[in-house]
Amino acid sequence: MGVTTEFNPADYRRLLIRECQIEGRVVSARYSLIGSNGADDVEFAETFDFGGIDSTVAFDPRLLRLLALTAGVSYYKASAPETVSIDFPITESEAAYVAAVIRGGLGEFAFENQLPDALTPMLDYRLGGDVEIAAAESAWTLDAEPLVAVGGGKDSVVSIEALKAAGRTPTLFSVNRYQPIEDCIAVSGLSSVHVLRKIDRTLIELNGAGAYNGHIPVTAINSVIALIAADVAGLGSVVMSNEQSADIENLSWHGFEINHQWSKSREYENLLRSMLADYGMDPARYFSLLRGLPESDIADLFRGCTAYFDVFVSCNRSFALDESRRRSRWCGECPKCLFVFVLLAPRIGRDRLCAIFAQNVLDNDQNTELFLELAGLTAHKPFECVGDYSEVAEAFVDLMDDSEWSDDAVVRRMADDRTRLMASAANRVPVAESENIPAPYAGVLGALVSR
Ligand SMILES: CC(=O)N[C@H]1[C@@H](OP(=O)(O)OP(=O)(O)OC[C@H]2O[C@@H](n3ccc(=O)[nH]c3=O)[C@H](O)[C@@H]2O)O[C@H](CO)[C@@H](O)[C@@H]1O[C@H](C)C(=O)N[C@@H](C)C(=O)N[C@@H](CCC(=O)O)C(=O)O
Ligand SMILES: Nc1ncnc2c1ncn2[C@@H]1O[C@H](COP(=O)(O)OP(=O)(O)OP(=O)(O)O)[C@@H](O)[C@H]1O
Repeated sequence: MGVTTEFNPADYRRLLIRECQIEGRVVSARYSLIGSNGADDVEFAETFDFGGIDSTVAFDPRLLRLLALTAGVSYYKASAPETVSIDFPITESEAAYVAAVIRGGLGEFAFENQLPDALTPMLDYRLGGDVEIAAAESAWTLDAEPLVAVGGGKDSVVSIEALKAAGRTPTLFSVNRYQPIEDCIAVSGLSSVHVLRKIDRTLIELNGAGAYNGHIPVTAINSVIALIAADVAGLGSVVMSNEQSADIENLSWHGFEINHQWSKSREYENLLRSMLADYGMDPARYFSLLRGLPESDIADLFRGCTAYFDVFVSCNRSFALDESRRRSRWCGECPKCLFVFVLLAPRIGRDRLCAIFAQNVLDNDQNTELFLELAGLTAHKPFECVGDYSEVAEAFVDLMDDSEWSDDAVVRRMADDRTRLMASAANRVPVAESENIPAPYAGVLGALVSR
């Protein structure tokens, strides 16, 4: 199928996930939407270029299978077909993994498109992947220095600085290259590796021609890419910076918990770790250092990372695939910008924060509605990477009592709801245990606190 002007999802009722192809250091994950009613099949190839990693180590076939199974969500969502067929033999655990990634990771997509059945397609597969699993064991060791995923925002900065404070020398990692990520890496002074991921252009064309579109669990895809990168680079654990607040769902719908951040959640972390265990690999290959921390506690740690203040960007609009649509700094209007601003306001002071954002979003009445949502006073939590209502409430209660901020338009409006906000703040999520952090990393966050 070439450039298309019309795409009817009803004509594509089966997605075929094919085996990855390898050419040099470029891996292609291949998918087909099978046409019916006279429609031609649509073929896709998504590429992952590992050429930036100085290694000739062969790709692990188990991780490549996991990559093909995970990245398929982007193509599945184009028509949300009844059936997903897998063209190579897999294990029962891999089949359960695919079902869970679709059910958990496409919740927001299904809700926005009102497609509840999209969360439970039929899986058509044949068993047999175990043979390959038994064959391969690798030289992976927990003692090797870790690979730290960098997203350009405050969370990965906290992990980087904590690991440095604990005397580790991690290699930093990103999928594709974005200015805030490059800048954070430069400030860290550490070395880095990058994998270039290209989603198939046909998918973008289909979006304009009638395909279903919406959010996909991008952190799941980045995580599997990171596991492959660490494996071929001879590194240890993949360290993520997924926080406790990522476990909090946005809403319930048709019996499903809908969570924008599902692939950052403990549920996905445990799912991926159990896949590694099923592959005969050490689950300690993957964990999040910040798993037990709510966003507010991460912000407490980030306030000391002053060297990054002028370069970090958490706003998702800086990470669009299409460079012409990319914002270079904070947009100052999306939920994530507003959330990060209010969280940092009581912690790093007005002048510094307004300089970072090039504006004061708390003195702009147009932001009031969104702040009310973020504080849980209206609607549901926005579909963005934002923390719990109680954390926003706590920050506003602090700001109301702080003469530096109390006169700002949004803070004044919030003062009308002071009693409700105080009640919400009193229920702030406490720091939790994070049982997945391997023993050698147990004291790492403490090293940053006492620095
Ligand atoms: C940058 C961003 O926020 N993108 C979301 C946005 O897409 P948009 O069209 O504005 O820009 P692109 O990201 O460039 O995507 C172009 C189209 O390609 C599709 N697509 C993209 C990546 C992919 O892996 N598969 C794809 O099919 C995409 O659907 C577009 O049609 O809106 C989209 C629709 O809601 C979102 O899907 C885009 O989200 C990206 C996948 C993305 O990278 N988002 C992260 C910034 C993000 O949301 N991270 C979460 C982490 C949660 C998780 O579970 O992973 C967070 O910060 O909470
Ligand atoms: N392009 C990317 N390449 C590799 N890892 C990424 C990329 N984008 C995000 N991540 C990782 O995914 C996880 C979730 O990203 P998230 O955006 O929440 O974190 P962040 O950018 O570090 O901080 P913030 O929450 O302030 O944006 C983090 O571990 C982050 O490092």
